[in-house]
Amino acid sequence: MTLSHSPQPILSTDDLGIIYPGGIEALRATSINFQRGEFTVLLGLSGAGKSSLLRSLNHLVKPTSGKVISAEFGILDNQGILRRHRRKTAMVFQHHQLILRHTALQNVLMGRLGYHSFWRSLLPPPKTDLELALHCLDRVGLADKALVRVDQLSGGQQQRVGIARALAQQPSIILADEPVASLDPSTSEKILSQLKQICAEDGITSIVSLHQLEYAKRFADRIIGLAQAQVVFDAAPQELDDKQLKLIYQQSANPKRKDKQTADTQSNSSYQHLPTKTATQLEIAK
Ligand SMILES: Nc1ncnc2c1ncn2[C@@H]1O[C@H](COP(=O)(O)OP(=O)(O)OP(=O)(O)O)[C@@H](O)[C@H]1O
Repeated sequence: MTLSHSPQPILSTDDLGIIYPGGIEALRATSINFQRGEFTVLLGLSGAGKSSLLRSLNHLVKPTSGKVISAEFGILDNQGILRRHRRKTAMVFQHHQLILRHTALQNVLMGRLGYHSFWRSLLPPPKTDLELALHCLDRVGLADKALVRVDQLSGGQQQRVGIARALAQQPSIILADEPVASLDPSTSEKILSQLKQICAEDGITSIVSLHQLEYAKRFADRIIGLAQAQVVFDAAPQELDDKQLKLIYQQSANPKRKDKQTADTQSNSSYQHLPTKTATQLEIAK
């Protein structure tokens, strides 16, 4: 089931564990090698641990045990290494995290902040940063919106500004946490397609959490399926069959993890993107 990978991961986790206050285990002793240039999708039920894993990769969520290791900078165990790793690891969020009253260009320039001292960031941006930010907006098809306030853009355009901001960081890695969860299907496809294409062109490694199975199958080079805080599938999309899907979409027997998943099952939202046959089979299997 495991993919054969070249021995050159760009980022690894070693027995990584996350336990939140209150004792909720979001990730259990997980070791993964993320390969350079790969477009990896994290798939799983709501509450499976996708966001926790993704956010621990730049210590936005601090692991309780184990290590995150950057090939370039080493183990993320001190502020200096973490700062350097974060500068090269851009994030794209579900709700964009843009400053709505600022223009698209101003938001994209935020991607350059990690490259400047606090004092330098108080001054007007260097010309090279302005040119780079405009170029990034151009790549996501929004050059003509550079001077438009972000609150006047559509949800899809806002997410493209979020991607342009990530690109302005000139990252080696992009972590995207449910980047299309708030968008309609047609916009979602365009955004994912654009993200994948740009990452392929620039050799950026992407790790993307998604709820939509069909997008995972279509865009991922590799799918990592999580269930109940553990990796239960790690292979190419072609290897994802109904048996594997059942593993990924199994329910938790742990009462501490139950609430979020039970709510999703009741609304059936976790199955909404599965093919009808598979969703029905999973309902029957419950
Ligand atoms: N800040 C937190 N404090 C306490 N528990 C948390 C926190 N964040 C997440 N959890 C819990 O950790 C577990 C994993 O959550 P996580 O958000 O990583 O899952 P997910 O697969 O990303 O879910 P979703 O798809 O809904 O975002 C869940 O049981 C969740 O309730």
